[in-house]
This record gives sequence, C-alpha cells and structure tokens, in this order.
Amino acid sequence: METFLLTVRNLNAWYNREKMVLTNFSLELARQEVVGLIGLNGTGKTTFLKVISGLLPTFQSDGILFSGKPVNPREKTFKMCRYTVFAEDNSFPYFTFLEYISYVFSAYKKNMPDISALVQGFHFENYTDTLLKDLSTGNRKKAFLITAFALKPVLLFLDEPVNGLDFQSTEYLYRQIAGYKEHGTLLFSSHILESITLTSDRVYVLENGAIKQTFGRGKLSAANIREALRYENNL
Ligand SMILES: Nc1ncnc2c1ncn2[C@@H]1O[C@H](COP(=O)(O)OP(=O)(O)OP(=O)(O)O)[C@@H](O)[C@H]1O
Repeated sequence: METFLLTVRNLNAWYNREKMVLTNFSLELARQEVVGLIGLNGTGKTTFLKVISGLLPTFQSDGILFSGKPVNPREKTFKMCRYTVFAEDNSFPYFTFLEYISYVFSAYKKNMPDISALVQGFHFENYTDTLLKDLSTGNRKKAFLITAFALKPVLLFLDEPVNGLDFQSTEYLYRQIAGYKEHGTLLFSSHILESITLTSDRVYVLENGAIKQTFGRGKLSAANIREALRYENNL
C-alpha cells in the first residue's frame, strides 16, 4: 500500500474557541505531486498552512503523518523537510535576499546551489542586495519564492504565490510549480484557476474549513473548479 508523504486526518483549528476555522479538514499528499488548494476568501487556506508550518498551535487532529509517521508540526525533523512561502511575509526585515538565503541554507544544513537561473527567471537581478523591508511586496515575495525553489524541500507550501507577481515572473513561476514534482511535493493555494489547471496534478476545493471535493488529472478543468466553487457559494 502506498504511504503518503503527508496525511492530515480530521484537523480542527481555531483562533478563538467560539469559532472553528477548520473542521474535520483531511487531505493526503503523495510523493512528488503538485496539488492546488482553492476556496473562497476566508475558508481557511492560510490557516491550514499556518498549522502545518507550526505557526498556529491551537488545533486538534486525529493525526498528522509524515511518511506514515505521526509528527508534530513544530518538530525539528519535520521542519527540516518543509518550507512555506506565505502570501505576505515581513520577517527578516534587516536581511538582504543574499543574507537571507544563506541563512536558510545553513539552517537547513544544505549547500547553496547556483541560484542565478532562478534570480534571472524571476527578474530579481537588481534586488539581491536590498534589505527585505525595502523591497516592494512583489519583490519580497520573489525573495522567498527563489529561496523555496533553490532549497527544494521534500514538502513545499506556497500561499497564494501568484498574487503580486508581474506577468513575466508569473509564467516562470508556473513552470517552477509544474516542474516541482521532479524534486518533491508542492501544495499551493490560489484564487487563479489558470495557475492550478496549468500546473497541478490534483486540486482540493475547500469549503467552510473542510475539504469538500478533489479533482485529479482528467477532471481538473477550470469549468469543474468553477462549478465546485459556484456550488459552494450557492450561486
Ligand atoms: N489571526 C486571526 N485571528 C482571528 N481570526 C482569524 C485570524 N486569521 C484568520 N482568521 C479568520 O479565520 C478564517 C480563515 O482565514 P484564512 O486566512 O485561513 O482564509 P483563506 O482561505 O486563506 O482566505 P483568503 O483567500 O482571503 O486568503 C477567516 O474567517 C478569518 O477571519
């Protein structure tokens, strides 16, 4: 039987106990697949990424399994296998991109590869020595995306990676996302249907804090996703 790379069983998560954000949220990610996560605003996509990235401790679940073994998102061994790019990230304001990426590689105990193709692909040549706090929102996001694709963790999470990127970088990003399955597993949230249909093996549709549908290859079309979202919104 296939062991999934990541299994999440019946996850409940909240910011305050009166209002559950995720309820019985379950998903499975295979090794080396690219999966989209879509849902209306406020359905809990970022909240899931916060839980799995160890940033939100207020959750309960029937199990989070990494390679078949139960893990806590805050565990170091699990941390070293994943990296998350959040939609907005103001961390490390006084690091330049080059300082940040070398810090990340040393924290993950990996040697930094040649990153020039990624820097060029994201049109980031002129910003590598600028403090992260002084970059525009889109350029700051590129700093974290380049770090992610250079690091190539077994498990990569991207929260709305397309938002704020210029057109040329978006096309490059789609190629990086689609090609990620050569290295590992990538889950990304997006509101842009094309970003999912052009890159993903599967898509999960999130509704009111739980996974309501999943479409695999063959069924993964903009029309099907739109239909699922329309149903969700009772339109
Ligand atoms: N820090 C917080 N404190 C309290 N409630 C929060 C907090 N962050 C998010 N929420 C609430 O949790 C719910 C889910 O938010 P979340 O950001 O996970 O949704 P999302 O699916 O990522 O939305 P979007 O598509 O708009 O980015 C929303 O109702 C939101 O208001």
